[in-house]
Amino acid sequence: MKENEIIFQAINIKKEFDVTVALKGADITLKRGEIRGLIGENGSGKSTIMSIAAGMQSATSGEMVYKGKTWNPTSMIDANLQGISMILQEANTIPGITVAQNIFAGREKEFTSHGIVRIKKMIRAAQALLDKYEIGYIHAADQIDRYNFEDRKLIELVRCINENIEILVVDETTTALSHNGRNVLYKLIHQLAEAHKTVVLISHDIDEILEHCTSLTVLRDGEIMGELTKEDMQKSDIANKIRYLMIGREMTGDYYRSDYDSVCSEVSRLSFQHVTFGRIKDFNLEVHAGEIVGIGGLSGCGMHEIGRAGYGLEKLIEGKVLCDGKIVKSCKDAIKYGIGYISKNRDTEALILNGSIQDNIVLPSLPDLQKGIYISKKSEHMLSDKEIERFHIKCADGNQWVNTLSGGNKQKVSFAKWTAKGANIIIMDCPTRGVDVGVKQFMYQQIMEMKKAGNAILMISEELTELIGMSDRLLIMKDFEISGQFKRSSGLKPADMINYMV
Ligand SMILES: Nc1ncnc2c1ncn2[C@@H]1O[C@H](COP(=O)(O)OP(=O)(O)OP(=O)(O)O)[C@@H](O)[C@H]1O
Repeated sequence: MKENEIIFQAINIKKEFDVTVALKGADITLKRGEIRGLIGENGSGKSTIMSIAAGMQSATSGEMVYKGKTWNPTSMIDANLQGISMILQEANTIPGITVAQNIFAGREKEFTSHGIVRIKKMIRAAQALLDKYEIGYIHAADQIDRYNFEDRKLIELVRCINENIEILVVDETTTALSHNGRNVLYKLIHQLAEAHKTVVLISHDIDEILEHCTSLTVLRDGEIMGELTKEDMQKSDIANKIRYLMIGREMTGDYYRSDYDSVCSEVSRLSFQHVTFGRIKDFNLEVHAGEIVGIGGLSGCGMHEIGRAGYGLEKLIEGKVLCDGKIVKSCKDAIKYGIGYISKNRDTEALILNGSIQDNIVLPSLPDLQKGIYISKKSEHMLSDKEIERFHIKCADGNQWVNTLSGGNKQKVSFAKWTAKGANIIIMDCPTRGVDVGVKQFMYQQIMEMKKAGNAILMISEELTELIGMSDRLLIMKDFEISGQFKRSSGLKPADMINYMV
């Protein structure tokens, strides 16, 4: 086994989905021991090419070679057993069974004797793996449903790594992970590379790619636009070059907001008063008209729960959430009072996957479009088309089902449904998860427009730079309560906040 030996090649891969051409003849060559970054705009074909390599779907045409032989895996399990595994963007664990059964899904034979699966043996083996990757707080015997999205991603990671592993593909996973989870992932990919295994890291985060990858492939619109070596990646101004290769033009204008003026109205639009539920005790917060309040913290600090409570999704034991003075008891109330909510759990809470883009975008706006008992199809169509164009949602048209969109384009739909509605209070939980830099910039500008229009915004995020870049006021949560508060200032740095988080 030699460093730099070619382990995998995809040659002239084309992939068509009816009218959508996802890959237009892409080539990719992977070597042993490299950590290859894969970057490109939303919908450029990153997940598609790697999912073909990992047995999730087949190409329309083209050829693949793995370890010197033609490669045509029949399924993801087949690919996994032969050494190519992929962690998908969305949760891919099987509900209703244990963590151990998830880790060894498809490998039950290894624990079977006389036709019976030796559950205890499987649990011991799974726990040994969890401990090895320093996530032993996850118990192999527990039902998987007990664990949150971040932990389930880590369980998937453990599942992907078996003794045959040769190539691990990590698809836009870090944004779904907590700080600790990211460190587990980074440590693991470096260990794999040191053991001459290959890692493909699909990411929109240029800093992350420059820090962890040893080479980079840039995709645009189904085509490879460039390949950079480690030396190329160390050159000055490389981040701009990567952006240029990705989007085909220079990015201009502000990325985050450029002002440090955190003036807002004194009128409270969204108010949490003595809110108590689950592990949250006596939580108080006012979000004013024209204010962006950011909440950050480590996973499990309670910030996501606060977002849910603001939208009426949590049953409070004490206290209340008020919107313009009216009590929000349910999400029905929240929508009625003009609150929008972008859930972090995109596929399970934010979107109807088996629905069209148009149905998803217009859903919260239906009462506004209603004339008597009638809702005109034309008005739905117009509203949805406007948002599709504004957000550059990559699709055939508004009738395309959301489950066929790329991850970032799904995220745009979940954002666009609230801009379509004109919600004047928006709770955003990880609003830019999985979107490319160009769209991020656009979303930040939209958030600023909302602020200028006097809307109240509660932005919950695991990206401290995003919170610092956009918030008028930034709260850090730890152990389900506010541990630190910061006012907008040009000198604020992520390092100022870490002590309040851990
Ligand atoms: N099952 C499908 N049916 C129709 N179109 C599809 C399907 N799967 C993917 N596509 C389309 O193929 C294109 C490439 O999607 P892909 O998921 O590979 O993009 P990506 O580069 O990974 O994007 P992102 O950064 O948003 O995750 C997109 O236009 C997407 O809508």
